[in-house]
Amino acid sequence: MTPEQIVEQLQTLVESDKVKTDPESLAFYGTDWTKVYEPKPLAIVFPKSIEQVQAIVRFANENQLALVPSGGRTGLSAGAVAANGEIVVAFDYMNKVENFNPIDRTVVCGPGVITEQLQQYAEEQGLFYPVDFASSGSSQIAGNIATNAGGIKVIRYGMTRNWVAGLKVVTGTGELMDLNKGLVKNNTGYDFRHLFIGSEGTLGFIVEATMQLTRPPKDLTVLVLGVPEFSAIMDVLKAFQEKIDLTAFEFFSEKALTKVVEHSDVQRPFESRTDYYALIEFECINEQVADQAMEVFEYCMEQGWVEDGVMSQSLAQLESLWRCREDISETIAKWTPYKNDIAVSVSHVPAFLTEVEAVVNQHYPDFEIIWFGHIGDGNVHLNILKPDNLAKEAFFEKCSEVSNWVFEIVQKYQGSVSAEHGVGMTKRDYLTYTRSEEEINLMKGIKKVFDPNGIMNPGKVIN
Ligand SMILES: O=C(O)CC[C@@H](O)C(=O)O
Ligand SMILES: [Zn+2]
Repeated sequence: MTPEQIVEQLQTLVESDKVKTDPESLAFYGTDWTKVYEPKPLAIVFPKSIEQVQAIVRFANENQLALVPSGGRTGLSAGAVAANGEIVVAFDYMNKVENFNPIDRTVVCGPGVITEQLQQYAEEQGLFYPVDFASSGSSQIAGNIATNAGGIKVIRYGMTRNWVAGLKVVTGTGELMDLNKGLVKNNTGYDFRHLFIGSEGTLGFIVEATMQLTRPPKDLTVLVLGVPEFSAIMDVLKAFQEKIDLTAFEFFSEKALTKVVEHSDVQRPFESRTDYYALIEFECINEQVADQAMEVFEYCMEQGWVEDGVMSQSLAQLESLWRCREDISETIAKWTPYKNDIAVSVSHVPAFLTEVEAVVNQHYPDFEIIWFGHIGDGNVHLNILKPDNLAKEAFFEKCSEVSNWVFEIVQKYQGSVSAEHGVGMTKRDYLTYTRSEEEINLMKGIKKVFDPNGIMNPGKVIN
């Protein structure tokens, strides 16, 4: 079949103006935030119903055409990149939030529902959707589920997986499966829902999700503490966790904060500077909790773990303190950074970070390393800024060496080469550092069951 014939056929499966082949659409929908690969999709198709998705998949299956799902394309592992003439299936028009059930506290979402849209909907019902991250304004719910997105509240609420009560999926052969149907208890053998969560579109498309909501947090309060020695952050974490239920425990380095402050209207949390900062959030529901937080803060100061700190006194202050952390990724994007998202167990983070710094500094002393992340989960984001005098290609070549060193250290600590950003294409060839050969073979076997012709997001996660 020629590309023209494929496009003609697609136009019969969805509304004819819902197939796009203009260069702007191909470039826009063919890539994500990784920006490493050149987008080269054949066409972008926008289904409006589950039946249309099934028709597209059946057509692709019969003609051995590769499909790539497209959500908000905010991913950082190239899971939604179409660089090989694939057909991109974009879910922008399947974006309804409906069937709210106040007793079950569930709501049914189309795949293209924006995370923030779900958060706002929950708020209107007096409830809360707790998975949150800086890209909530553009990421879509099916993308979040397909990548099991994490974010800034995982320490309390877990990953996206915890909030999926039911899933409708279209498999690689076009079959529709209705998984778990919103049940809380359902011990009837293998839970396929969980196979699709985090499968990054390699088994099928998520076409509807029943999401669980919860009660909103009360009186959130944020503390930002200046921590001169990185390893003391772990002592601070332990001291707070012993006394208070936290909703977030994040960290960032002075280098990260400097960039944010210099390139935005964000204010420093306080005047004094330390090499690292911890951002701690909790529900300050009564005076007792506030007193306890102050006690732990003072204890950390006495121990010499913390040098300075501030506690939010208003919602506006809470939001501006959060921006010190949340604005980092977007702010440093202009330096075309090398990015890595890794996890080791919480207790191993200091040793891990020291080893990574040492190896990068030894080989490339002029590389500026920016650390930040969800340290309460053992999840750190390593970013290295491209020096001005180095071309992008040369920089990324050097950085592929860095990846090898970093992943060897990850393996030594039995960590994960992808904590929350998924595998996509950028981590695929490093999967063996975290998963055994047997596991990867089983993954391939599972893919064959759901996608026998290998049309669903080929080349992502596994080969
Ligand atoms: O840009 C990054 O490296 C991380 C992005 C995101 O996961 C965050 O936590 O801000
Ligand atoms: Zn993150």
